[in-house]
Amino acid sequence: MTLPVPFIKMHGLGNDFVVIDARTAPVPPITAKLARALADRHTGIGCDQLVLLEPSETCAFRMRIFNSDGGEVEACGNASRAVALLHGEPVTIETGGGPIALEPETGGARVDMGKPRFEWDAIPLAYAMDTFSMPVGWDSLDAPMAVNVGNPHVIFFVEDAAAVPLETLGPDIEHDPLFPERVNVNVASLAGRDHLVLRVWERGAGLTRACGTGACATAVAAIRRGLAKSPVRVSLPGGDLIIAWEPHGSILMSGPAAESFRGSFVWEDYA
Ligand SMILES: N[C@@H](CCC[C@H](N)C(=O)O)C(=O)O
Repeated sequence: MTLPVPFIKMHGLGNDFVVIDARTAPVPPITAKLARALADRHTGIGCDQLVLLEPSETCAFRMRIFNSDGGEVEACGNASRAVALLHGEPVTIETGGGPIALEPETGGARVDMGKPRFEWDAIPLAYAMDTFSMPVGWDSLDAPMAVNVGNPHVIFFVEDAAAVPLETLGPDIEHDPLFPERVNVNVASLAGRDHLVLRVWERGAGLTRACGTGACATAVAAIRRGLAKSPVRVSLPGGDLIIAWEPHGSILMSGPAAESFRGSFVWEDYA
């Protein structure tokens, strides 16, 4: 017996997803192995993250996120906009990082990502430390800020983000024992008081065309350090996001999202 499972391929600024909608019709179990196999760009469908929509007891529905390495994580900014577009009307949804409010717009969405957290044990870090300017460094990168925006991020401000060898430093920092749940690594340069240029090494996915939560965390870090003022345009390799944040408030992210195609896969082929 074979079990075809429908999926929707979507992306936000080139950060791409296989979305499985199990809100009304249940699907077979989604395991780390299945997520890895589907995400594989040579033998699977190919994506940075697998997104699973399920019924929720507290919100309209629940969004679960699996990185391409198979690990389940709490938040994904770009997937939030894609899911907003798919749902088609304003809605509050449950995520592992807390409830978030989605508002579809033409060609994209606006998302209230909730409030950032800065306590060392909320990032989480392995031991107590000032997260505003952490007394740590890796080669040319030092004194990052750590911010949890549903998922964990460290942000390094540098002269030229394009010049940082993120493909080698990213994995070292992601797996450093300082981060017991690993971490997303952001390198950002200032292009103006309202404009940042950002590259992200994503935990569990590597270099991506864009990271929505990375843009949120970096804008918050730049505003807290007095380097930028809200709203901030964040330019990633895949395009731009607008992030608004006032101290003690929620983070508002606006930007594009799109559906690429629909299809189905045979569950047994990947399980
Ligand atoms: N691409 C995402 C973030 C996906 C999860 C992240 N890699 C993690 O492990 O926390 C985004 O757009 O935010």
